[in-house]
Amino acid sequence: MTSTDGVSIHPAVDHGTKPASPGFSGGVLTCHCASDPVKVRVSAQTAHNHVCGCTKCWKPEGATFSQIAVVSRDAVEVIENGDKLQVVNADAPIQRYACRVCGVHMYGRIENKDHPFYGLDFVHTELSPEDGWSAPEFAAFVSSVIETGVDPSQMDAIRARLRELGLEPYDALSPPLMDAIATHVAKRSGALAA
Ligand SMILES: N[C@@H](CCC(=O)N[C@@H](CSCO)C(=O)NCC(=O)O)C(=O)O
Ligand SMILES: [Zn+2]
Ligand SMILES: [Zn+2]
Repeated sequence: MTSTDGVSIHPAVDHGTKPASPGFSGGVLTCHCASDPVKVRVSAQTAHNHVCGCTKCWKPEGATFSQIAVVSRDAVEVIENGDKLQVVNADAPIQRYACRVCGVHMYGRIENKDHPFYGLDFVHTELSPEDGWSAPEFAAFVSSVIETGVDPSQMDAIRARLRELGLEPYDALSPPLMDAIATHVAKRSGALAA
């Protein structure tokens, strides 16, 4: 049996995930700057929260995975120190707005109207002090942690720990999200009726 002792995923899930609160309607995300932090109001509950092992999503210091969820772009508003924000990579499908001082990603936005997730922004709910956000449901892009420098010999223990936490590991997104992407593509190509 694989030992999961000492396997750290992300501080928000390492001691178990917190459940969503019924009726929860959002909060304020704050970057890590000690002075003049960037603040972003998210005025709705998030969905599809997950941990992500990809190289693109922001991870807190020492974490192997990021924790990331989506919310309608209409519910995301920069309310303080937005002049500190810069886009990490303008060519990426998700344009991640990061604080140029502390490096924390405040939100990720899709500008391509043909993208399956157009209309949704990506946010890290751990940047808010409020409890009640949607709980992480699965682990995405798990094999990608190797691209961030994790020793491949650790993968059995990492996947075992994710399962212990109730976060089923996938090497892409979860099956429902992959199905949603494929459906979107099939409708655009005409393989399925729009
Ligand atoms: N192996 C690559 C995978 C990167 C990747 O495809 N990431 C996904 C998920 S991020 C949120 O779950 C994605 O949609 N990326 C688009 C983007 O980053 O703009 C790696 O690890 O880099
Ligand atoms: Zn900052
Ligand atoms: Zn990611």
